[in-house]
Amino acid sequence: MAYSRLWDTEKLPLVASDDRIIATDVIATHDVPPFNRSPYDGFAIFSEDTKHASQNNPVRLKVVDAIGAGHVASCRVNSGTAIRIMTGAKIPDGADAVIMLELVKEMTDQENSYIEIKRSIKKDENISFQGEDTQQGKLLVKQGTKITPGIVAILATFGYHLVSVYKKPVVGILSTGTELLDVHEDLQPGKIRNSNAYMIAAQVRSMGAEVKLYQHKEDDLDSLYQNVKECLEETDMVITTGGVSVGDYDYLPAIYEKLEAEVLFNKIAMRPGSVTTVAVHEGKWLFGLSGNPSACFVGAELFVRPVILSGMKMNKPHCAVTKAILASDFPKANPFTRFVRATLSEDCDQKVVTPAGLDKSSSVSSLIEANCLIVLPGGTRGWAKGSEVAVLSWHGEGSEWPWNHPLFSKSSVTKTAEKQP
Ligand SMILES: Nc1nc2c(c(=O)[nH]1)N[C@H]1C(S)=C(S)[C@@H](COP(=O)(O)OP(=O)(O)OC[C@H]3O[C@@H](n4cnc5c(N)ncnc54)[C@H](O)[C@@H]3O)O[C@H]1N2
Ligand code: MOO
Ligand SMILES: [Mg+2]
Repeated sequence: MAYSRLWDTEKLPLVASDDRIIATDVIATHDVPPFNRSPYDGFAIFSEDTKHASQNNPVRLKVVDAIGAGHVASCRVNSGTAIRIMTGAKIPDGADAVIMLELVKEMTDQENSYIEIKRSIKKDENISFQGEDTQQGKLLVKQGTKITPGIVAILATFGYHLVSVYKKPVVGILSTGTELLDVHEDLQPGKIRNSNAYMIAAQVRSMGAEVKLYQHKEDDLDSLYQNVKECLEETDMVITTGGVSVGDYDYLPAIYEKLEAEVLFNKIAMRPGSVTTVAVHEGKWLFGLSGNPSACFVGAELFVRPVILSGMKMNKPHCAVTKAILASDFPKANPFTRFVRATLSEDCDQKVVTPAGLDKSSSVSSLIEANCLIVLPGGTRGWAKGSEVAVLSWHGEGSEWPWNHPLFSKSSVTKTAEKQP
């Protein structure tokens, strides 16, 4: 996309790299394991020696060395000899099999140790072969992957004491509204506490960004303009909340104009969040999210998430999309596509989704239980319980591009699914 931007990278010590997004491909620089090794505590032998071994015909081998993991044998295993070997130790030259300690009888005379074996052992039995886990040159982890504990193990295996990861972009968050109080303040007539800023901060942190929270501001064009400019200078992208609609004190549209920002869209046919505005100013993204808490939440998941994640080359930067069965009627008509906060659960192996709380864009309580958004295509007349619907979830793996899902289009709506008038 023309406006996409990759975040900078930084090198972090391996121990501090988990949960970050790796900025380089990881290719196996050597075989794993790097040498043939013993998977058991036992004896490295020459299998041919045991060809005729049985209960009645035990084979006796002279033990000529003993090695633990980390050591290499000082001599070969020749026919008639064995080397005591512990799990993880390199198979000595000449040996082609290992027999476990429990399967041999050990004995000594004045000078030597011996083992007795009462079964035949096949060539290659009990050997972990060089490269059986992974081979040199194989692409193991692609850039843009989140570093999990398993990937940490891979990085350590290949000697990455420093790991190149994407820097967390710093997201400036500025709430606007003369009615806003800080969290610690007591309610006053006509005022409410600023919940959006903290909610957005939590959302973008979970997307892998860092947050710079700005003190909320009164609706005043000149000072807000200065605040937004400052915010842009100090951060990698800016999210404002409130002040984007058509009200007397909704100054964000005028601020974009004054900044000469390129407004990509300033209304979108969706509910909630129809006022959402996205602009770019000198290569930095500006998200004008609605002041209404649920609209603000949805705007961040739909529009901010892919920008943060694709800046780290993640190949599934959007919310994950799945199908579920609607657990209750949703009688509201949808002139525009509607994103309903909802709870997704499993019932007898079937995904079931239930709208959560008050379905108004001003609602904050509906966000308590919401773990997904039901997507109801625009131009439909409400939905009946039992309908199959598409669901977007910000948990888990994400998706590459959810918007081509068949359930997102009105044509997918069946007569039975749509609520009859
Ligand atoms: N005549 C019209 N009025 C409105 C329209 C419209 O098209 N024509 N759109 C409505 C829709 S839809 C929405 S959504 C809101 C969007 O309003 P703004 O984004 O301009 O936000 P504000 O006016 O500043 O506030 C709206 C609402 O949200 C509360 N709010 C604001 N900031 C916060 C915050 N940080 N934490 C918690 N709550 C916040 C604010 O008090 C208002 O109640 O406009 C409709 N109006
Ligand atoms: O723009 Mo809204 O649709 O109430 O959030
Ligand atoms: Mg407004």
